[in-house]
Parts: sequence; C-alpha cells; structure tokens
Amino acid sequence: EEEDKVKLALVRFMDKLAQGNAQKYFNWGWNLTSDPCIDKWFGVNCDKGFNYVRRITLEGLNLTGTLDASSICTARSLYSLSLKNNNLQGLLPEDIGKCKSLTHFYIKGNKFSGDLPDSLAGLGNLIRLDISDNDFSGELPNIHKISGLISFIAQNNNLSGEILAFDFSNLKQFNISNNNIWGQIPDVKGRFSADSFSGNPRLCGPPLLNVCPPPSPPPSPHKKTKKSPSENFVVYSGYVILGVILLLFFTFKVVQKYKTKKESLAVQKQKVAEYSSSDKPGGSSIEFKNATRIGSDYSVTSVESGMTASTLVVLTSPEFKALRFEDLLRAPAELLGRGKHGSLYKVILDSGVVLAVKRIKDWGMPKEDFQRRMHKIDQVKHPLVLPPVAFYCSQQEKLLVYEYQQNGSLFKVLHGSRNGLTFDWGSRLNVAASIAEALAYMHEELQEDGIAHGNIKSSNIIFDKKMDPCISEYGLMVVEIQDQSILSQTKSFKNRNLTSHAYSTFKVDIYAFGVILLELLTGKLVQNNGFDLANWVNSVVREEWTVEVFDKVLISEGANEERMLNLLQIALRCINPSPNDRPSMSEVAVMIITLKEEEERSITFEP
Ligand SMILES: Nc1ncnc2c1ncn2[C@@H]1O[C@H](COP(=O)(O)OP(=O)(O)OP(=O)(O)O)[C@@H](O)[C@H]1O
Repeated sequence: EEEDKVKLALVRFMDKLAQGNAQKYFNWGWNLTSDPCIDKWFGVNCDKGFNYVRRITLEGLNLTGTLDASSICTARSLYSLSLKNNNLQGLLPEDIGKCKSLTHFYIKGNKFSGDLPDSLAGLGNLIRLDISDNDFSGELPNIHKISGLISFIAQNNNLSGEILAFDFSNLKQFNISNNNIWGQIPDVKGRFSADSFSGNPRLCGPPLLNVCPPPSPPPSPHKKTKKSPSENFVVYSGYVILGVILLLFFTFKVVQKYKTKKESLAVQKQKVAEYSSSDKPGGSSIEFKNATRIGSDYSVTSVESGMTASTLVVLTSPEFKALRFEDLLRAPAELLGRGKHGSLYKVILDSGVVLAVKRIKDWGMPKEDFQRRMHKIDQVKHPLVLPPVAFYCSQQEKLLVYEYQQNGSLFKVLHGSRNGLTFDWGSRLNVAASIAEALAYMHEELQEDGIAHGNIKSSNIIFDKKMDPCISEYGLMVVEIQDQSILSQTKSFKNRNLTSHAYSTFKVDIYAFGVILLELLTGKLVQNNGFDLANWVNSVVREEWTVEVFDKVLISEGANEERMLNLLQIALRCINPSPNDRPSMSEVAVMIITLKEEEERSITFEP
C-alpha cells in the first residue's frame, strides 16, 4: 500500500515537473503500471533490496514545470534529489521541509524565484545544498543551524539581507557570490577566499578587500524628540492598566496557592493514616512504619503519588546494609534530570553519604519480574557496571538507588563545556574498549535470562571516583521493540532458551553501543534539531567523504586516521539496519581491544 502511495506521488511529481508532457516521462518509464525500482524508471535509484527510492537524478533534461514538493516528499526514504540545469520555475515550496531524509539537494541552474522557504533550514540531515544560478530573492535560509552541512552553494541569485553567523569550520564548500547580501563576514578561518563572497556590494571584511565601516554610535540622548502631552498620556495610562492587571494576577495566584496547600495537606494526612493502618509484608526486607517524618519536597511528592506500605530491598553492598526507606524520604533531594523514563534525584543522607535515586514512570514490567531482575543483576558483578544499591517497588512507585558519582557522564565530557581540556583519541579509545568489555560480560552472563541494558547511551556512561567509565542503569528498561520487522528478522535465532524478543533486545544494545562509538568519533550530538547522527554518518560514508565525519579535535590532535577508520567500521557494523548482521558484543569488544593494543604499541615504539 505504501509502495502504491509512493508510486502515485512520484508520477504526480513528474507530471508537474514535465508540465503535462506525458509522452516524455512515459518513455522514461514513469507510469503507474510499472515499479520505479524493479522496472528502473529513468533517473530513479533504489536501495539494494529494491524496496525504497533513495535517489532521483533528473539533470539537464529541459524540464520546464514546477517542483511539487508535497508529492516528492511522500517518498520518505529519498536522500538525494538533483534537478540541476533544467528550466524549472516558480517557488521552492514550503513542503520541501517534509523531505526529512534529504541529505543532498541540488536545484542549480533553473528559473526558481521568490523567497526561500523557512522549512529549508528544518532539513536537519542536509549535507550538500546547491541553489545557485536561479532567481531566488529574500533572505538566506537559516542553514547555519544544520550542523552536518558541508557544502552550501547559492551564487548568482538575488538573495538579500544580512549575512548569517555561519560556522565556517564545519563547511567545506561555500559560495554566496553575486547576490545582495550585506554586513560583516564572520571569521572564515582561512578556509574561503574572496571568490565565495564577491559581487555583493554591501558585504565587507576579510577575505574581501573592502573594510567595514565603524559601527554607528548609539543615538545621543539630546536628540530625543519630546513627546506631545497626548502621547505621554497614552503611555502613562498603559502603565497604569498593566499595573492593575499584574496586581489582580498576583492576588489570584496567592488565593489559589492557599487553597491547593490546604487540599494537599488533607491528602497527605489521609495517606499517612492509610499507611499506618495497612499490613506490612514480611521477609528479609526492611519495613517502614513512621511515614510522618517525611519532610523534604521529594518525599512529599512521593507521598502524594500514593507511596503506601511497601519495602525497600537493600541488595548486597555491605556499606548500605543499614539503609532504610525513611532515610531516603527524610533526606534532602535535588532533581538532577528528568529523562524519558523518569527522574533522577541526588539524595544526601544524614550520614553524609550521597546517593542517586531513580524514580521510574510508566513501567510495563510486573513487580515480581522486576524484583527477580534486580537480584539477578546484583549477582552478576562487573567493576565497570554500577550496581544498584537498593530498590523499592510498589504498585505506584519504582525507585532505584545507586551510589552518586560526582565525575559526570560521557555525554557531559563530549558535549559539555570542556574548559580547555581535550578528550583525546587515546582516552576515547579507552572508554570504547572498557565499555565494550563490560557490556560484553553482562550480555554473556545475562543472556539466558534475556536481560540486556535496554537504554545504553552516553548519559548512562558515568565516570567513577577513579575516572573509570561505568555503565549505569543496566537492565532498568524493558526495550519496546516497535518495529515488528526486527522481531520477524530475528526469529531464525537458534538458541532455544532465548525468545526472539530477548534476542532482539541484545541487538538493540549493540546498535546503541555503535551510536556511542559514533559520538566518540564525531563529537556530535546523536539527535539535534532533526539531525540524526547515524543517518548523517551513513550518508557521508556513502559519498566517500569519510574523513569528514571525524571530530575536528581528533584531526588536529593528529590521531591515527587508520585506527579511527577501523573504529568507524566497527561502529557501522553495530548500527547495521539488519539486527542479524550486527556482531555480538563479545566480537565488538575483541575488535576494539585489538585496536587499543595497536594504539598503545604505536605510542611505545614512537621515537
Ligand atoms: N549514579 C549517578 N551519579 C551521578 N550522576 C548520575 C548517576 N546516574 C545518572 N546520572 C546523571 O544524571 C543525569 C540524569 O539522569 P537520568 O538517568 O534521569 O537521565 P537520562 O539518562 O538522560 O534519561 P533516561 O535514563 O530516563 O532515558 C544524567 O546526566 C546522568 O548522566
């Protein structure tokens, strides 16, 4: 059905492009009775599996119609569209923003006119954009927000407006010559010459020779024209009205706050009463009777959300034997973050011990399964996997207690402010090898129980006291495998003890680990304003611009390119769309450790 929809949309797109010249495109095979991929329509390229249209190239064919973006963007897997050197006219429609997968877009040498649509800047996966030799007017699109863009060519148009704050260190090709753009050119970092900017009379600063005029002084206060009495009256009465509105608003808020406080006090009292009257379950777990001592913000919310009789299960860490639920409730808590799966609090106990308490929402797992899972994870210990210290599990609330680690996460080290410190290639390779080894160990030990990590990402890799990277939150999340095709692809798995779902969750971890490798190699965020790191890397590699993916910091450090490419290859195998073709975590670990050893040898033997 989807294929038919795409086929219809493609024919419609061609109809507008060739302006009703049906004969022309009929000869090219573009008709509803055939298949664009199997029957190889002229200019259409599909993926190897022949399922998806990936590229459309219709260059120099004297097409004189318009671009029907809403039709062409129905082909959601389209990554490259080239309509260079035709005679296409009209606007570039706003709907082009729907072509979310587009990485390469070329419309050079046509007669497109009017303003460029704002949606162009929303194409977060774009790598190359060529709109040169048209009649576009209006301002430049905000393409400086597209973090993966390597090439922007827009010369010979009528574009105007002030030059944007381009970050030229990300761009390999850039040309806005022969337009009407004005203002001071940002620092081109020696990468572009005057040719990229010439022919814009009001553009100034290097690399152009014309010097920018000094900034005009702020208007002098003496020159202020006096307002007439009637103007003054209008302004002052505006202030009075605003004042009255603000006063009314605050009075309303105060009354409302007083009311909710009274109500929540009543709820608390009722919950505490329920709590003390209920029976507590027995067993080795610690029980809590005195809930009235609850004082901090965090504990109040816990009570409000219905935390009644249940138990805190303290796992095997000897230092925490004496930990009690009431210690947690009494302690001051600071919200560290609110993720997709819940919130994380930093809790400081009376004893001075600092804990990280994860409060989980929307949990699909039955209580008993969760308890079994936590005990299992506790038994399988690895020095680089942060063990849960304790957990609490009632119908309404799930809490997990870890030791607080003060040295931040891999996410922070990669994307936070680096304070002048560089996260060098050797350290990155070390983190990759350590995490791969720890994850491989956990996968092997927990394979029969089907417990994968479920949510591995750079914010879940945290540095401990010794600055060793540790995996946190192992096994907390039950992976939802939405894509049924993944499940069906993995049905052929031989291990009788493992369901296809459990097998798939391990493969999901391997994909996620591959994404962490990409983050280490590129220094880029995984998702950013529509940008998708895995897609971006795949397309750059496909275009054979591979070296462009690496973090500039690594290049300037002189990191070994061959080993970076090797690690990239491992990452690409991990993010293979077909789960069966991804290596196992043990294979990944062996490959990365070998690379790390090579790196260490090379350093030892360097003169
Ligand atoms: N034990 C810990 N000690 C110190 N900081 C931690 C600890 N565990 C996690 N963090 C940090 O606290 C922040 C919030 O963590 P949290 O797990 O709530 O968010 P998340 O991982 O982004 O989202 P989610 O896990 O819900 O998908 C993250 O930056 C994480 O690195």
